[in-house]
This record gives sequence, structure tokens and C-alpha cells, in this order.
Amino acid sequence: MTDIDLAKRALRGEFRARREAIAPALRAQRDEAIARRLFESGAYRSARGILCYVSYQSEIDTRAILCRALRDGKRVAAPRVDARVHSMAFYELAEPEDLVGGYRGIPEPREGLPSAQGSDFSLCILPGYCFDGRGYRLGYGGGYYDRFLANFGGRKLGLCYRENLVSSLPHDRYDIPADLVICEDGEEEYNAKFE
Ligand SMILES: Nc1nc2c(c(=O)[nH]1)N(C=O)[C@@H](CNc1ccc(C(=O)N[C@@H](CCC(=O)O)C(=O)O)cc1)CN2
Ligand SMILES: Nc1ncnc2c1ncn2[C@@H]1O[C@H](COP(=O)(O)OP(=O)(O)OP(=O)(O)O)[C@@H](O)[C@H]1O
Repeated sequence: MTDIDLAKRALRGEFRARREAIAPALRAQRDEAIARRLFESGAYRSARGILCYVSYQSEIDTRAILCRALRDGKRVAAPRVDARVHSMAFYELAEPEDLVGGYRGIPEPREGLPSAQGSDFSLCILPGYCFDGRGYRLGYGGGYYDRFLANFGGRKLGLCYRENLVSSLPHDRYDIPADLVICEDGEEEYNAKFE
């Protein structure tokens, strides 16, 4: 375990507590505001398909996002972890019911769904405890997203409550920053290429 891993571990507890301290009703309102901003964004509107995490615990809720994207006629895929090989892949959903209990209780695509491949999937929506001023994220610590993003050529979009945006996070050579972070009251853009 490197110094950076240890520093990140200490921060996870702090930022989870901050997220959990927001009253549920307020959190729901903020999640709705974040989803609304996402739907209005060029990143969402121009994507034919999205790769989106399925929220659990106190993560920003993506249920409404997944359902709306399916209704909008987008292709929608969610991640499934293969813990044996420490990797994660995305599978395309036909309906919300395609999600079943998976890794650590996170809802994941059931077996038998097609793997999400191709340029239609041009947007990946990232979870995170927090993001910094350059788009770096602090995740659960599995390194799953960094391994996946190393081979992903599309737009990387984080969802984050405003109070969990920080100026700077520790990062190592594997960390891949978001191009854009959406908060309940605005957006932070890091990669002009994707305006
Ligand atoms: N919704 C969601 N799905 C996702 C991720 C994610 O961050 N969010 N992942 C992103 O990589 C992958 C799963 N990675 C994970 C890695 C570690 C733990 C974990 O250790 N969970 C502990 C609580 C940890 C904590 O609260 O800090 C647990 O369940 O007890 C969970 C998921 C793929 N799917
Ligand atoms: N592409 C990679 N190849 C090898 N090791 C990696 C890679 N990406 C990340 N790691 C390692 O995995 C460990 C966890 O990484 P990190 O703390 O960045 O996870 P995270 O981004 O918080 O988790 P997640 O992506 O699952 O949300 C670190 O030790 C990191 O160096």
C-alpha cells in the first residue's frame, strides 16, 4: 500500500460522512437537480449511449437517470465487477428490471446481457466520494474505474455534491480525471475538447 493509497483511505471516511450528513429529503432534491442538469447537458444529449453506475448507499442516485435514459431511447449500460480478475465491464440493459443484486450488494446487470461495445457509448457517468479542481476522483478504492477508463475513449462525467468538490486530491499515475463534473448548482469543466 503506497502513501497515496493511505491518504485516500483517510479521506474516504471523511467524505462519506459529509454525504451521509445531508438530510435524506435534501439529498433527494439535490439528486434531482443533478439529474436535471445532466439531462440538459450537451454531453448527455449528444450521447447515443451511456455507461452509468447504479447507485447504492449514499451515492448520488442514478435510478432516475437510468430510467429516463432508457425512455429517451438511449442505449444504457451498467457495470458488473469480476472480482477474481479485479476488473469491471459494462452490459447493456433493456429495462431497469435487468438489474439484480451483485458485488457487495450493488445492483448489477444480470447474466446473459450483451457487453456494451462501440462508439455509441460515448459517455461514462462516474461515481465518487469527491472530485478535485482537475477532475480527479476519490472512489471506493477498488481501482475498477481507473482500470476500465484506461481503455475508454469517450467523455467522462462525474456527479458530485458541491460540498464534496475539493481543490486537490492525492492521485497516482493510474488515476484518470473526469472531463466534466456536474453538481446540483452548476458544472465544472476540465477538458475544453468536450465542450
Ligand atoms: N454504484 C457503484 N457501482 C460500482 C462502483 C461504484 O463506485 N459505485 N465501483 C467502482 O469502482 C465498482 C465497485 N467497486 C467497489 C469497490 C469497493 C467497495 C467496498 O469496499 N465497499 C464497502 C464500503 C466502502 C466504503 O463505504 O468506503 C462495503 O460495501 O462495505 C464497493 C464497491 C463497480 N460498481
Ligand atoms: N490501471 C491500473 N493498473 C494497476 N493498478 C491500478 C490501476 N488503476 C488503479 N490501480 C491501483 O488500484 C488501487 C486502488 O486505486 P484507487 O484508490 O485510485 O481506486 P478508486 O478510484 O478509489 O476506486 P474505484 O475506481 O473502484 O472507484 C491503487 O493501489 C491503484 O494504484
